[in-house]
Amino acid sequence: MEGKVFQKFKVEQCCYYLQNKQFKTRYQRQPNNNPYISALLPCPRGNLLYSSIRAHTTLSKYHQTTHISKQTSFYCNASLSSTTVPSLDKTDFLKLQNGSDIRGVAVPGVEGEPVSLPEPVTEAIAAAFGQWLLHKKAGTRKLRVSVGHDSRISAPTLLEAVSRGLGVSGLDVVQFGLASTPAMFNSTLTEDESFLCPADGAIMITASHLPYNRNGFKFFTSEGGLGKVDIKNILERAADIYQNFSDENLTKSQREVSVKKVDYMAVYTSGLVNAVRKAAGDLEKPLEGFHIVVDAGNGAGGFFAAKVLEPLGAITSGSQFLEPDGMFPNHIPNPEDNTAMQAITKAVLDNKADLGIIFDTDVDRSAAVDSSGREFNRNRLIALLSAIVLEEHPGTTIVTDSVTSDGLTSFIEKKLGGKHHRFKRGYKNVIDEAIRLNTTGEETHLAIETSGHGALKENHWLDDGAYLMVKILNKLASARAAGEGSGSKVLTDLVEGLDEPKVALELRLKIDKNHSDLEGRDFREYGEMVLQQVSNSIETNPNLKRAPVNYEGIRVSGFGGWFLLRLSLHDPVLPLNIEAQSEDDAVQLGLVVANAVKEFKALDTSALSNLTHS
Ligand SMILES: O=P(O)(O)OC[C@H]1O[C@H](O)[C@H](O)[C@@H](O)[C@@H]1O
Repeated sequence: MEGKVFQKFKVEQCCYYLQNKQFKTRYQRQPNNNPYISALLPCPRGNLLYSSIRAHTTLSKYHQTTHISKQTSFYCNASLSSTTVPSLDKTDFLKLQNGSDIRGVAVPGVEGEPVSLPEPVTEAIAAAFGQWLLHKKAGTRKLRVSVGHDSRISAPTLLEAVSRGLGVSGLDVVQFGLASTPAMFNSTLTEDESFLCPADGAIMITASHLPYNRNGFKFFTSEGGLGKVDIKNILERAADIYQNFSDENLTKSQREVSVKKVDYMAVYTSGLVNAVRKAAGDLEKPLEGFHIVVDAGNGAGGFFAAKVLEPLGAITSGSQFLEPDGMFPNHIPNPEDNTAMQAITKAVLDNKADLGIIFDTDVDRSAAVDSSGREFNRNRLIALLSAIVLEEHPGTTIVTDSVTSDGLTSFIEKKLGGKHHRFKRGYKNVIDEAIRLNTTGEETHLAIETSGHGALKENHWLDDGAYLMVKILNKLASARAAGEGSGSKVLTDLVEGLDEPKVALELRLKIDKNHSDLEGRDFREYGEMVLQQVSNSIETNPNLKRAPVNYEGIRVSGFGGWFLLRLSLHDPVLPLNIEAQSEDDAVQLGLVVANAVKEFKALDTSALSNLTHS
């Protein structure tokens, strides 16, 4: 395979850092009556001008060619609307942090959701990542960063802004076009100069399953995804860069910046294909005769049908929503969403398929459905992957997030002979914990969340929904080769014995950040007070038992089930998970929490009231 170099251009041709005049030309306020204008950034104290994003921008299709394609003036596309860019300070930038991601509103038009990720902010963030990378990897060679995006309508505009920002920091830019998040990380590990790999850093433009108007960034180096501390550092740098769009930047940007395009998804998908072939003893078409339907939810995962399953011999007719469409007209691409799971289940049953596979928008999460329409998501997906991994690595530890069921623990430990390490919520937390356990001598090969995020040691701890499905495909193919039957029954049999609760629910109790009951406290501090109160209240209740080992919030067993109350990773919310063997037991557990938190006036307990009064 060959990488293709597209075009070199001068940043100075169109970069707004160059001079105010030029900047203003590009970001000129235009007389318009654009309905979106009122939804733009809220504080018009501004000193700069910027263009807003077109609501319907055409995206390239997921099937890229390897031919050179000319890009004319791609840094200078005209905008439909523009307005004043406000003065933004560090606090505004830090608000864009969402755990180890950056997320904001990129498309105007949704009431109450002003744009927080306009082009100049994006450019500053990309320039800051460039600075951060240079600081980390200082050397003689010019550094290069790969950039990909999902199917969101704001992707083309943000791609341009990201490329400009990186260019200004003096880095080479390699654009992959429509890509998956795991492919971006993978590009920092691939050794193939013809595809301009390894990249020194990678940026994925995505907001995962969030609505069409959002977007954001995930950053990678060969060491993995950047963590919270680095993201904060990058946002602080971005705020400084943003304040400092000055002559100094202008001089710096006068150099030639190299932007190239390669079809990296061809490398990534051939890696997936080869992994299945290898596991099947180098059979060319190990999935021949299997009928597998894919639902990409109009995100970036459509490639999986044509570029992975079909070369392996599978029939993919009946696959749906493979075309990228950033308005997500069919359902939210999210394996945790009921409507999405119903859609893939229906496709499996309608097509009498052996298996259904569904991805989130940027393909770092996935789930499956067996031929009878039974879902492999949440605890069942973890159980299935645990069974596969424990066959390969008997006794190994499986690291999961905190909301996994007690039934899963019994299944992993009693049925499969492994060890379940129930850790915290958050895919990065789970992966980092698995890596840490290995360094302490506790062998672990799988880190997986109920959300459908999962990573394997054998795959460089890459958080990859597509690779999780590869493991399932390997099992299908090897079972048939070993005469253990065809179809997905082998998968269904692997999770037999998993004890599943009759009732499983998650209530998300909001904290009103502006409520006087906070008395000036941060919502996290307030949330901790709520948790402490619940903790105190259970001490005297003989029906309840605190989980002996627990890494976040408070997890309590009782009434034949359990509850976990914890602080959300990102939002002013206390998610409450309850699992029980009957509705009455779920209500009893709900009442324990309801009684303990009733003094906390800033906590919205209406969902809890609905449960306990039902
Ligand atoms: O704490 P919560 O609000 O439930 O959110 C937790 C979730 O946040 C993000 O979506 C992360 O990608 C997930 O890995 C994590 O599980």
